[in-house]
Amino acid sequence: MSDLQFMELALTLAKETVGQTSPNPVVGAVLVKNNQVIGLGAHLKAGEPHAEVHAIRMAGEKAKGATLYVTLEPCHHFGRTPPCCDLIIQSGIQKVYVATQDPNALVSGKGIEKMKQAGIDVEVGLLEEEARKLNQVFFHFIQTGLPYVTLKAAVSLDGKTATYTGESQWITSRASRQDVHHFRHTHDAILVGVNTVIKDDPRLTVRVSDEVKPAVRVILDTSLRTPLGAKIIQDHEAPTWIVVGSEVTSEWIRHFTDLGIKIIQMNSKHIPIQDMLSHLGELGITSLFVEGGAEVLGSFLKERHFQRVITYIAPKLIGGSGAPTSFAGDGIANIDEALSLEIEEVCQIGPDIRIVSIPKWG
Ligand SMILES: Nc1c(/N=C/[C@H](O)[C@H](O)[C@H](O)COP(=O)(O)O)[nH]c(=O)[nH]c1=O
Ligand SMILES: Nc1c(N[C@@H]2O[C@H](COP(=O)(O)O)[C@@H](O)[C@H]2O)[nH]c(=O)[nH]c1=O
Ligand SMILES: [Zn+2]
Repeated sequence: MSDLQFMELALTLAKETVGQTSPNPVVGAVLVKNNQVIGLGAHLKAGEPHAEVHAIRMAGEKAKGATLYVTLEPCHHFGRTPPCCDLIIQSGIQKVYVATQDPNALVSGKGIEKMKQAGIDVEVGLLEEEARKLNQVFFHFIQTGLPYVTLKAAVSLDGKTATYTGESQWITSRASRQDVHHFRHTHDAILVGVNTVIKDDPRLTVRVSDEVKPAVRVILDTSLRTPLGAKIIQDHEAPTWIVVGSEVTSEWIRHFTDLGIKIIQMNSKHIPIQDMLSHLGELGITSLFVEGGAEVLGSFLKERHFQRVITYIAPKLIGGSGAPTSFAGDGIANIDEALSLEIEEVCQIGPDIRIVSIPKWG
């Protein structure tokens, strides 16, 4: 196998753990000697051993003189686990391929420097693009302190999210709605507006398999109009946090906190998206999946605070000038103010198509 193939194997190992390691990055490591794989590993859960540790433990003595392929710069600081670069140096590994440096300014380049000083031959950049994309959430969060935001919309061929009477279930197929759960699984929190809670009474749980870590359910609700009987209040299937404006009284808030609901109160009447995101970042939310409704999506668009858009389009025509569309709010006057995005992927899901697009900022 070539260097490229060994790094591809390391990336594959990392790819399979997306959604499990938050708030840590996903990392894969492959240890090779005489063209034989003698150890491999992935970081499985924050607080557990790092990818390199698993690979080196598997190789044992054979690690001496071996070559390591790792998708992220080995850490050199004491977090919840001892520094990987010290272990790499002690194990006698003589060459290390690092796909990409750690974006964390505190550590970036230091692990590489330490290994070089110990006489290890270090090469950085093999499959760098793929490695950075794999950790786009982690890199964004580390560099901004704000959660990586994915907006999700599900529309008919004519762009409607419901009929003019408000009926919307279902526009997209069961296969597409199941696919949404995969995206929920790879985010730390799911956000909807209070109108969606009132209209759909959603569960907002991650229904991919029973043992996944439940995503936090975040409701934007300026005046705290969430019905106390709503599933997200009563079902205790996942944490529920409600973001409210400064005018909500503390006695009204107590009705919810008494039920175990976390209330995040802004110090402004309304909820500025950026302030709300930095609150969530401080609370350890590194990625946020925004499922609507239209007013909420409209405000994320207006404030330009998102990194990716997932759009499901069902081959159905609904019609009706009064039927709602996916992004509401004031909108723009001139077409050249429209936000341009880059289509990253188009694929068919059952009868529907799914488009993943990335905004072209700046
Ligand atoms: N109406 C449609 C959607 N509608 C989404 C709703 O607004 C609400 O977020 C979900 O129904 C919540 O789901 P749950 O209770 O957690 O299973 N979303 C879709 O992808 N397709 C549609 O057709
Ligand atoms: N997951 C991972 C790394 N993650 C790095 O270490 C930090 C987490 O450290 P800790 O809290 O001790 O797990 C994380 O913020 C990131 O900078 N590094 C690595 O060498 N290999 C790994 O597999
Ligand atoms: Zn490490």
